[in-house]
Amino acid sequence: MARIRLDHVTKKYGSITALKDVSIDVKDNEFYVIFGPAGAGKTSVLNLIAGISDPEEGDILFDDAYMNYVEPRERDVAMVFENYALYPHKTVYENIASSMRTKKHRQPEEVVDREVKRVAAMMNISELLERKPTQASNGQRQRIALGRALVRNPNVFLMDEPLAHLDAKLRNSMRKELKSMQEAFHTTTIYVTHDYTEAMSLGDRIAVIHEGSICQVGTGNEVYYLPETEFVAKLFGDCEINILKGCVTEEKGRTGIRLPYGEEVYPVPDDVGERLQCAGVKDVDIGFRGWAIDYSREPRKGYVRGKIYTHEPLGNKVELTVSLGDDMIRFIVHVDERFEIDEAIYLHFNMDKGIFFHSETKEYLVRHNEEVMRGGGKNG
Ligand SMILES: Nc1ncnc2c1ncn2[C@@H]1O[C@H](COP(=O)(O)OP(=O)(O)OP(=O)(O)O)[C@@H](O)[C@H]1O
Repeated sequence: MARIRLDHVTKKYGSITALKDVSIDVKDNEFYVIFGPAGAGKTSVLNLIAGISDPEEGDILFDDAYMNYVEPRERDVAMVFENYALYPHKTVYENIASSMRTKKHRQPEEVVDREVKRVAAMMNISELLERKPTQASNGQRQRIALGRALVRNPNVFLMDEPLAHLDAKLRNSMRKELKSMQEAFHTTTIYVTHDYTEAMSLGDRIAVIHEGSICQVGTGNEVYYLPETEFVAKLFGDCEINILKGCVTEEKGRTGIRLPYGEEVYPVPDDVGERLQCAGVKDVDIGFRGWAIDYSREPRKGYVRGKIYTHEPLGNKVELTVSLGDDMIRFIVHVDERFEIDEAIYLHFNMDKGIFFHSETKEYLVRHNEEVMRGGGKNG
């Protein structure tokens, strides 16, 4: 158990700067997800914490102890990778027991036996203990690897995309197991993924990383409903958030938005209007998630006419792409809805559900009911 901190850390590989002035503060017992696209620097963070590599600048702290240049074996971290690195010639029992038979972590054999059996029962692999890892399925092998890490009771678990190899169904059930396992074991866990659903469902908090810098740290609700930048907004969601160009208008003391598809002025809620006026911006980018767009097959007041560009069936739902002016708008409709390419469709953008960004800096400005969102509620 430990609080884990990176304080203004820079990591370079030759001329490549993999991490730039990165600070993170992971609370004791927290399930902390590091999320970002390929090459963002996620694994580099884990390697620094594990002691596999050292930073050029900045400090690594476990509780209040400085860990820079402390040998990996002295840090007492347990790593679980995407490839499970089990010993193929040893039984599952011996694999799990191996982490309690090392020089540093050696336990009496009766403790080893008790712990292996306890963890195996918890991970639902008791019946596999006498088998070799090759006689187990992918999902079972993953649980064996986790079990081996668990018996150690380390300072921190470091998990690098541990579910990436599993099929979708198993990934789902392993996600649930991982979360309940962490709750049961009370161990700080730092978990790397590039899968946003995994990040949202597992993380107490999520650190979004891009090109070696942390863009935002927050709960799943915060990064989804209150993204600090358009970049973060685009990383989360079933289909990528739609970003529309809007022009702020002011008429008879009411703030509104004009979209580039006609003369209609869409009123904005008072809290949004006040913030836009305070910021003194004329042009905004407005993010609409797919579920925040209403549509009609008939013309309606306040709806703008678009044309179906593509419809992509995704099992129990369909992703529609609608061409509207110069934009392509994506959203999800029910699988029973049938559309023809080029068919007319009418869209409505409810400003209560838009996320407003500065058109130049692409930074977050405001959204309706911000405080409710911050508190974890979903209200549009
Ligand atoms: N040993 C190395 N030598 C040179 N460059 C490296 C080395 N390891 C990583 N890098 C570079 O550092 C950057 C960050 O890499 P890192 O593996 O931390 O990213 P990541 O977010 O884990 O990526 P992925 O999701 O693809 O595994 C990348 O540009 C990568 O090419």
